[in-house]
Amino acid sequence: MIRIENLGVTFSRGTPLETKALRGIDLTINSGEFVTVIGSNGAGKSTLLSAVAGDTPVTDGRILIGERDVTKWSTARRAGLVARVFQDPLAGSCGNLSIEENLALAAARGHRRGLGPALSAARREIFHERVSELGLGLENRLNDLMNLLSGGQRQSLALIMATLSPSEVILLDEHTAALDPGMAEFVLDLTERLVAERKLTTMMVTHSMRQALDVGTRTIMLHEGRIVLDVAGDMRSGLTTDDLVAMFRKVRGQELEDDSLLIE
Ligand SMILES: Nc1ncnc2c1ncn2[C@@H]1O[C@H](COP(=O)(O)OP(=O)(O)OP(=O)(O)O)[C@@H](O)[C@H]1O
Repeated sequence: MIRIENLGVTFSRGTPLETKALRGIDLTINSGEFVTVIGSNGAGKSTLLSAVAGDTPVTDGRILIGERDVTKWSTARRAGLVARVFQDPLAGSCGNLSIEENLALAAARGHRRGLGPALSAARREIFHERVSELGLGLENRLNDLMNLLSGGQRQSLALIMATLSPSEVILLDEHTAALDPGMAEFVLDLTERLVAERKLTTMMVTHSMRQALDVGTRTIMLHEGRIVLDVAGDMRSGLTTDDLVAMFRKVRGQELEDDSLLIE
């Protein structure tokens, strides 16, 4: 469970560049719930995920994961609870390390442990098994350098890496945006399967209205640092992408210049 209470994040406070990226966010996400997060550019989506991950210090309010108040915990301390996958396939792994070494680092997330013990024979077997689940043949390439792989292969591995160590929360920041449509669909299916199997509490930022409604169990829309829509259940299943675009227009108080961004 994630409980966010009165969360505020202000960048460059007290300067002419002051930006209130999040303003009084109250949000409870139950265990196993899968929330898609939408909103126009600069709405605060990435800041919200960064605040939960511990990468962005909060100005006001608190964040609880399970019953633990993690507001003042460092990113490293939260690593045993929170996994994150970024938009850039290069961001979540080391290109000049092998697939296996990257998996070993991921397995050690949240533990004080080096690469040595992480690469035991038993672990190698687990890595082989988990990578085989992808059906991409990468289990036969565990010694290949990560930077030899395509974006889609890297994002698929990033999801395996994010779920190697037990965690409660997974944060997905437009993790399919840089992929071609076929690979994006593959990675989304994999995401849903892993989230369901591991009962992860999930937040997924997307610019695709289609994805926002098709994937997950609940959708929130941010605008200027506030939650302006929060739908689940029948209300959500009754929504169309056109409804969401209409809501965007309403909160922005203007016509969107380019709807294609939202309904890809
Ligand atoms: N490190 C930072 N320093 C200063 N301002 C920042 C920083 N990070 C984000 N901001 C500002 O905070 C606001 C929210 O940014 P954020 O990246 O969370 O939006 P977003 O909804 O993820 O947007 P996008 O869809 O464009 O990625 C924006 O005005 C942005 O310029």
